[in-house]
Amino acid sequence: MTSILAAVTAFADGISRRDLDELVSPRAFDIDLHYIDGGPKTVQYLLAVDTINFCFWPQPGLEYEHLARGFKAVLVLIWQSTEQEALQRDADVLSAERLSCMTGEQLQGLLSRPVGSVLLERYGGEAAQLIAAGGGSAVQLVDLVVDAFPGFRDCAMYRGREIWLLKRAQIFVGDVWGAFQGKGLGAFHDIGALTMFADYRVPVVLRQLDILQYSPELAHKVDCRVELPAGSEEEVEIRACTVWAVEQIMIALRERHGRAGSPVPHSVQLDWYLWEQGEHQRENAPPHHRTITHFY
Ligand SMILES: Nc1nc2c(c(CN[C@H]3C=C[C@H](O)[C@@H]3O)cn2[C@@H]2O[C@H](COP(=O)(O)O)[C@@H](O)[C@H]2O)c(=O)[nH]1
Repeated sequence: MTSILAAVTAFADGISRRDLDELVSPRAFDIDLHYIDGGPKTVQYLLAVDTINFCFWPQPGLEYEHLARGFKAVLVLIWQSTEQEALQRDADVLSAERLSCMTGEQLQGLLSRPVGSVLLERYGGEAAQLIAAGGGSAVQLVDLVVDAFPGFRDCAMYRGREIWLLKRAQIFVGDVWGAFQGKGLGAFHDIGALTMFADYRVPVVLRQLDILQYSPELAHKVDCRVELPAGSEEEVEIRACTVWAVEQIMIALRERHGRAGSPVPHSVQLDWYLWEQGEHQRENAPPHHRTITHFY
């Protein structure tokens, strides 16, 4: 078994200049998949998507892209449709009022309070005002999202300590940054402070790279698709080690490329790169860990 440091080094050495340019390019965010109109509707869309951006695997064949594309299709029909009747029919489908009475079981149960009612109470019903309240800080915006929406409070107790992984709160901010390419509503001076998004795909990629190494017992459970309870030590260890591993890769990339003055990605961009790798190699990859949760 390769040492973890050797695996991190090998991965960082294997990232070509071309890969790096791709990693730091605005194209790293999949704009074709998402509703992107350069204005506040994009933020409303991303908040709605990232409110239910979790746990697709129990429904065979369902994936993130179906959620993103599905919401986008509805919005294009309603918000950008040329059919006047479509606009009259439901022009405010993602408005705060509608979100506040959205009865979707996942959404309603998840947050214990509808997303829309908090948006209405605190931000005039506009996700763009939530962004503005962050004052250009990604970290401050994550805190506001966590404070406003209980379902985003991705935290577990591990041996008596609170472990805040905040996957959906951070991915919402990362998605806004990516959708606006770091400008306008997506301008955050501290985007580099966000961690990777601790989901169930990236651990598979890191395990295949020998950067994540499971004990024989854990490997057996994951490979046999045994469910790991939400908040269990094994689940928290996989997620926390995934965050740590990506930070080790970032250190190695900065050592190799930072000094030469070449642009080095943020953890968010390295996350997208690793996640896309996981999407592309899903068919022949080992199983991901299986936890029923609304956090990722
Ligand atoms: N770490 C990480 N996890 C991510 C994403 C995304 C999509 N982000 C978009 C934003 C920019 C990119 O261009 C992507 O298009 C979804 N997920 C998570 O994956 C899981 C779904 O997987 P599957 O069952 O295969 O569809 C689920 O937990 C979901 O929350 C990401 O970027 N990073």
